[in-house]
Amino acid sequence: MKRLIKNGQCLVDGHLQVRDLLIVDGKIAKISQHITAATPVDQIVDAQGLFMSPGLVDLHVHLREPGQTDKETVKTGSLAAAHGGYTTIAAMPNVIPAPDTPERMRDMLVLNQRDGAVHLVQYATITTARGGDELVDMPGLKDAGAFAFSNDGNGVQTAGTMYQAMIQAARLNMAVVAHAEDDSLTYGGVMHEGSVSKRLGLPGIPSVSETAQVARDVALAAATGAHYHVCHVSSAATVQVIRAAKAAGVNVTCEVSPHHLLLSDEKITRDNAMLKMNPPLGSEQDRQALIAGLLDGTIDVIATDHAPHTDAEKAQSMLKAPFGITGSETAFAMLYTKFVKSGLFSLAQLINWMSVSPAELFGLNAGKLTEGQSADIALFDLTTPFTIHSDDFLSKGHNSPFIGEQVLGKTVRTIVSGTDAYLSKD
Ligand SMILES: NC(=O)N[C@@H](CC(=O)O)C(=O)O
Ligand SMILES: [Zn+2]
Ligand SMILES: [Zn+2]
Repeated sequence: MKRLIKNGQCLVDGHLQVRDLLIVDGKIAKISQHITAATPVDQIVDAQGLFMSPGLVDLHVHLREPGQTDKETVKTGSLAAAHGGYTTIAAMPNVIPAPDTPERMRDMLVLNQRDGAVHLVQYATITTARGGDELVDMPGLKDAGAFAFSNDGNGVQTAGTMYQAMIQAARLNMAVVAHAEDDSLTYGGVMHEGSVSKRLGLPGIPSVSETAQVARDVALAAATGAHYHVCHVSSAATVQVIRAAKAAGVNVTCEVSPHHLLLSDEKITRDNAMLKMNPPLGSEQDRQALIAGLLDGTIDVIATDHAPHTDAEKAQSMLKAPFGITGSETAFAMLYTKFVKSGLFSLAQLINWMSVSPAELFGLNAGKLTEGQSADIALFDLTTPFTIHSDDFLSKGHNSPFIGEQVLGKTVRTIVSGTDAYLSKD
């Protein structure tokens, strides 16, 4: 199978340049200014005027299968990712049952392989059923094919448990990917604790619940040498702890979500749970610190934390609805429109945070358009405005605060191993 993509706009040394790209048997066979097919190709894709990007890489998605297939499935979640331009995603293990044994991991990988529309890697848990202090069989889970270890959805509450997990992870050369949240500091809150939570009369979550656990874990990473990756960093103080740890040479990396970069708690009202997620949206000062953290290299990647819930669940108030919003299908367009068009980020920086850097940090074979590489490619239209409609979502979740936004950066086509995983209707 041969496909030739003609006249795409590629990032070359940070600038857009027109390129042709030849795909043979799922791999990039050639990329250059002008390719004339010597032997006939099966298909020519016209990418005139489109941005041709390495497929995006999302280190943090929730696919809900097995256990909560009313919210999402491997199929719908991975199609949603493809719709967002993602070609590689990492699935969190807060499914039921959780992949916390080698056998369950193997079952999970069979399901992912069968139904995944994009390349899919799978987190194992750190502890049994993501709770308590019983460590999983980390070597067994690595052998079974785990991508890394995470208890996402909850923090690891006991320092000694995290310490033992990191000792083993370091030995196995695997990352510990942490949702940092000290349960003794959250007080049953539903949003960031601050002036807005006080004005709304909603119980607040002090941001120190995140920062304190990251500070603890940075010390444990320093002591063990493990690769410690912090999920969805949300506060200025946490950014500062990670900045200092990096300066001290600790093997720490971290991610920020699109929503924490785009929104702050000032937009929250009591009756709209589309702004309810964990960690909660911080203050405007937190948001500015996250942007500064990306720009100075403290924050390494942008990951969506795509967290679908049913319409009925999210129709409830801030007090009652579950935490989490979707992100796969809106991330690129929202970030491109709000940050690249405004001149705050360059397109090359955005692609670095959404594709190049996550692939590099976790040794994924992705994030570049080079000869010999798997043909994982996203074509985006950067010039035609469109409105985000929930009808267009392929996710089962419609819990996005970005519905109704006018944006640029529509995904036109997403190619995974040379084959279309998403193709726009218009
Ligand atoms: N982010 C969220 O608010 N929710 C996530 C869990 C998580 O990422 O911690 C979920 O699984 O729904
Ligand atoms: Zn989390
Ligand atoms: Zn998550």
